[in-house]
Amino acid sequence: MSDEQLAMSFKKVGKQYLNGTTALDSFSLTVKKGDFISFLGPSGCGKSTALKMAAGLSEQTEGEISVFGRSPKQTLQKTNDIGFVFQEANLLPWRKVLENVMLPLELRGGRKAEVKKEAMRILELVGLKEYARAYPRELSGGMKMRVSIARTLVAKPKVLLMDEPFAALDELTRQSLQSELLDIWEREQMTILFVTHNVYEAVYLSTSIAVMSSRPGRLTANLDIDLPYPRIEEMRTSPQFVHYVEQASMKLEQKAGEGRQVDASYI
Ligand SMILES: Nc1ncnc2c1ncn2[C@@H]1O[C@H](COP(=O)(O)OP(=O)(O)OP(=O)(O)O)[C@@H](O)[C@H]1O
Repeated sequence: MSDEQLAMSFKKVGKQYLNGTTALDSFSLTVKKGDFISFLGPSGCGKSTALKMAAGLSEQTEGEISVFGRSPKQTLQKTNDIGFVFQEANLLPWRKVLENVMLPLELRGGRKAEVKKEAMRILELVGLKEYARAYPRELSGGMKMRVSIARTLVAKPKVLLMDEPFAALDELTRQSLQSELLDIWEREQMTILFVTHNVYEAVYLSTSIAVMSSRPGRLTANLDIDLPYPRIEEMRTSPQFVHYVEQASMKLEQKAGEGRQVDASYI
């Protein structure tokens, strides 16, 4: 892969926390621009740790991570290339929806009228234009998550890091947000790293799935999902989709099973 195509790389990355826990060991992964990669692995295998290090929020104790040719820390300090979405929406309750989405651009010192216009554009993208003047407490869980995604997108990150963003949502909301996320990913031409415990979600969204071993986490399989985009609801029951779900589940079980029993919620 040429440097032009490369978005991110983890080279033999290790992470040992101060209490002695080794969360990751020799974790290697290459991410192309425009990839949508899901991380699947047993609980505690270091998925969040890998994402936090890629975001520059935590530093590896071994190996090298590069984001568009810089270290994650440099990327965080000098550019707006990375956006992060957590499991909780973390909205400011005293700010209206629009004001929450405007925040990153306000902090950058943008002009109020332009900031507002751009925040409205993004709110429309996530289907929440009518709720611009509502407070977070007036929204459902799925709507709060859409605001959180909008607030991250407004900063125009090239890479979006998402840590189980839909885990707390009901199945129908989750599925509709998955489709919206794919629309945004295609439209805004981003690269996404997405942590999930849900094999179906990983197959539906991803260009490839990075399967990890139980702690200390390593990459144990890289499963390319060769289904066309746009991914449509009908695909969820197609034989090819089911085949990928089986493959991913099998790889997850094999590796986790070497250490201990697989959590049934993965399958
Ligand atoms: N700040 C920390 N200090 C010490 N140990 C930590 C810290 N953060 C995470 N760990 C440990 O590192 C390991 C990996 O944690 P991490 O949260 O990255 O896993 P995960 O794969 O995201 O888990 P889950 O799927 O349950 O969310 C776990 O054993 C966890 O207890």
